[in-house]
Amino acid sequence: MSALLSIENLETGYGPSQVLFGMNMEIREGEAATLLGRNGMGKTTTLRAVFGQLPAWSGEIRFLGERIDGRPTEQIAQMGLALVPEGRQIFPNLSVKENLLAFAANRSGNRDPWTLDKIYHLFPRLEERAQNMGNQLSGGEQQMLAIGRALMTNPHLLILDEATEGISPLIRKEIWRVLGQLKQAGQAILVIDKYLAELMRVADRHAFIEKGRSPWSGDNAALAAEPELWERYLGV
Ligand SMILES: Nc1ncnc2c1ncn2[C@@H]1O[C@H](COP(=O)(O)OP(=O)(O)OP(=O)(O)O)[C@@H](O)[C@H]1O
Repeated sequence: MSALLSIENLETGYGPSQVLFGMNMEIREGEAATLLGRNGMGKTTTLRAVFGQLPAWSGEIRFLGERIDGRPTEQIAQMGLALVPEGRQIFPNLSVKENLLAFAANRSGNRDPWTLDKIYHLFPRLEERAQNMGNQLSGGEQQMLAIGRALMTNPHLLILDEATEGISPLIRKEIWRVLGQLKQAGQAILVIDKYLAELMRVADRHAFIEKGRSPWSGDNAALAAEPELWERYLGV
């Protein structure tokens, strides 16, 4: 399988403060991957660089084989990279349905593209809430909407930052179910979250990030075989 997204020797930061010191990672087509690390290690910063929200100081970021570092965010999104950001950023004054329709596009040339009905089938709660405004939703409902909205772009790669942060256990379960279902259907996913057991159920491959570098990456079996890694890099 070819690399969908690859990050090589990425260095970046904020003003004078360097956060990434040669970050490497790769996600292949059809694969679900994780980026694991304690707070403040550079996960969100890595995503900001991937989405062109932060300039790469050095290194390379490739998506679908093309260099994307230095490109504007909008162009990167148009190529079929979708982010469910920390904080969700849904439109508060649009209804659930309008939020979903505002993003409809077929950026990956999907032969069987996502529709409103399919999103409602995936998350029945969103259909019940279809006419509610974004700001009337619970955090968990907003997260379902943010995922649905990202899917409406038919992305090659779906990226979730803090996928289930601050969400009730019931809806968290629902989100893991959906991510598992999407992965089964061949959707490439990169997920950041702190629930290791759920991540290991959903994802095939994992990378740790520690102080802006990636000291380890490997598959589920390798991660399961080395619980000392969990303690070293996650403190669990
Ligand atoms: N806008 C910013 N300006 C300056 N420093 C920042 C900014 N955003 C993050 N940082 C710093 O960059 C470092 C990495 O933060 P980042 O958000 O990438 O971590 P993270 O691994 O995603 O952790 P978290 O789970 O806490 O978000 C931290 O030291 C943080 O304080």
